[in-house]
Amino acid sequence: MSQPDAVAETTQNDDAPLLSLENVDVHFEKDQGLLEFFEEPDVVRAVDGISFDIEENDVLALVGESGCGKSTLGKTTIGLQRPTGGTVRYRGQDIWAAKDGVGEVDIPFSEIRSSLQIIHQDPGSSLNPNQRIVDILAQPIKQTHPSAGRSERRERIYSLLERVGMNPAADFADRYPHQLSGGEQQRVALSRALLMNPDLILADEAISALDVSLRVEMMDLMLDLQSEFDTSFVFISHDLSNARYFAEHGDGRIGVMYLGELVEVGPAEQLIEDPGHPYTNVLRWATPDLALHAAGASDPPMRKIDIPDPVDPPSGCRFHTRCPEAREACRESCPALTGETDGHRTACFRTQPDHEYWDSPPLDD
Ligand SMILES: Nc1ncnc2c1ncn2[C@@H]1O[C@H](COP(=O)(O)OP(=O)(O)OP(=O)(O)O)[C@@H](O)[C@H]1O
Repeated sequence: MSQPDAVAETTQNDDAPLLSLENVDVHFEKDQGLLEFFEEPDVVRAVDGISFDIEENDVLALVGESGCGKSTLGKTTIGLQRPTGGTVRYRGQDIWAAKDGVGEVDIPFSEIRSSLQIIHQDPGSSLNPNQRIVDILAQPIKQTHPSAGRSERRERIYSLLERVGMNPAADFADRYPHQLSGGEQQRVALSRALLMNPDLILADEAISALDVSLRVEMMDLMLDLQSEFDTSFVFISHDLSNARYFAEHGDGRIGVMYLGELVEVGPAEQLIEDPGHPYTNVLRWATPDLALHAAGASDPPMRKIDIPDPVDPPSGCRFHTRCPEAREACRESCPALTGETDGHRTACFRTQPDHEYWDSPPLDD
């Protein structure tokens, strides 16, 4: 895609990944009402000690059950949520140092924010109900190509609307968001994000509200546009089969989150076929599309169903209270993500043949 014609000259670190998260925490203080005058606030550890890199044209699908921290991690990755610990870098530039103007800022925060876009589960709420589609889509063009005149803007908008399947564009351009279906609204939201020339789009449950029949179509569209527009994607889903489809077709990775931590990350096919973490196995079991029930038991491969409280997560490996393979060592210490640096990595002692886990007694509670 053509480059914006009004972007400030900046010094970029060409060797640095597009985005790099190092030991990132996001801890929220829970609203306690009047109790806050008497008690220390409860802290939700939404994201805890997460590190990964995202390269150009990369795909990372984040999966995990509701409340495990996927959205918070996604928003932190694109500079919408400030971490309470660790660093998030865009092309080597600490995003929050740029925001605060601390130290030497090579890339201004405004440039970082416009390079990292988001599409939400409910596009209707992010599109201005009082603007026609053509006016909604004119905004990003005015920002990235301020010299473009009205007819050039309209031409770009029409060609993109047709590219995302809204054909003929003239039938859609003058409508208001409420006059579109959910799928059409999501296509407009995707077009608006693409018009910002983004390096990365965070698709936060972007297909969850669509009819099942439209989900694959929307994922295919995002993936086609990914290569055309040279954009990376972080794709968030609570559904492992969607995460698998997106990561596999985008030649990317799946990251599995559990209670604020990344417990496994790896190439889609490998992670699904040969999961290293017992929790990934639970997700696999719970996903009928993956057709693994036939080979396994009808009960979930877990000791307990209850999800622990993120305010007071279990000691050691956070999954140990539910894990069918848990031993005493899992209660005592927390496994780090290990494996090939840019390959398949798992946070479970069972992937380490020499670990003391193997000599420790099974948990009996
Ligand atoms: N602004 C906030 N203030 C306090 N707690 C928050 C805030 N945002 C998120 N949380 C809490 O952080 C945890 C992680 O939330 P998050 O929305 O990131 O999870 P998720 O995996 O995306 O869940 P879902 O799939 O249900 O959206 C949850 O316990 C949530 O209640």
